[in-house]
Amino acid sequence: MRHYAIVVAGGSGNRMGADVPKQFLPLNGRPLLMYTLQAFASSSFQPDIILVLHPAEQARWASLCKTFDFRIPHQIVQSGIERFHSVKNALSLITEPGIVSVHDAARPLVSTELIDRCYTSAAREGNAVAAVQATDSIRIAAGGKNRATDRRQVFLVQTPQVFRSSQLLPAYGRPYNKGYTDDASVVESSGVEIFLEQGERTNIKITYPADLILAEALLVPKP
Ligand SMILES: Nc1ccn([C@@H]2O[C@H](COP(=O)(O)OP(=O)(O)OP(=O)(O)O)[C@@H](O)[C@H]2O)c(=O)n1
Ligand SMILES: C[C@](O)(CO)[C@H](O)COP(=O)(O)O
Repeated sequence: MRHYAIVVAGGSGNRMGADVPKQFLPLNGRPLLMYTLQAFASSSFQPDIILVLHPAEQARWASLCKTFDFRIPHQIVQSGIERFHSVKNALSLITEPGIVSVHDAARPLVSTELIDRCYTSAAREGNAVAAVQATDSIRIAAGGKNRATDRRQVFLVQTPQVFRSSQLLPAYGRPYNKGYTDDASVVESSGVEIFLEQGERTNIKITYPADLILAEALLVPKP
């Protein structure tokens, strides 16, 4: 069975507010996108890596690869207007049936162990989506008010989100809607049940400047 890894890096990083999109920012001196790709390259499933980039950022990426002597093989595909369109563009490179992982470039701390667990579960269950349970108390807004709800019923969804191509490809044939914030929401809307895989609390999404500080702290090797 063929394995693929789509790494979406086509966003502009508005919430980070940096001069360059956040996926190119350094983590301990190395662009964070390189950590993300390295995690997939180390997978025992040896996936074909498809990297989604904005056309205006491809020269920057080529130059960074040269500077850092980054040689992990990958195919590059053009991003789209929303994350949904970026994933859809990458799916055009999937020509053989297999298991497809979609992962945010902005989650560089993902472990290869989690990636492999998601590939294994997706082969068995049809899909596997990394998620962790909420640790804060949860309140739901409704009708201008809010009420407490049972946090054991709430999962915070991460990536990797891994699917058999027979689930992912037809789901992405549907027209875009604003509720599609991730791949699980797209596939679910095609009538498929989602299997949650235990995620990792360290698998944070780099979104705001404070996340970079946290990620660098988490990267420090433990004695
Ligand atoms: N059109 C888009 C939008 C997002 N992404 C990618 O999807 C992941 C999750 O998106 P997010 O964290 O929201 O990144 P940005 O869109 O870059 O951030 P912001 O919303 O702050 O602008 C990121 O790796 C981002 O590069 C993408 O490939 N194509
Ligand atoms: C895909 C995702 O990371 C799962 O938590 C998340 O939905 C991306 O959200 P964003 O608003 O595009 O950062």
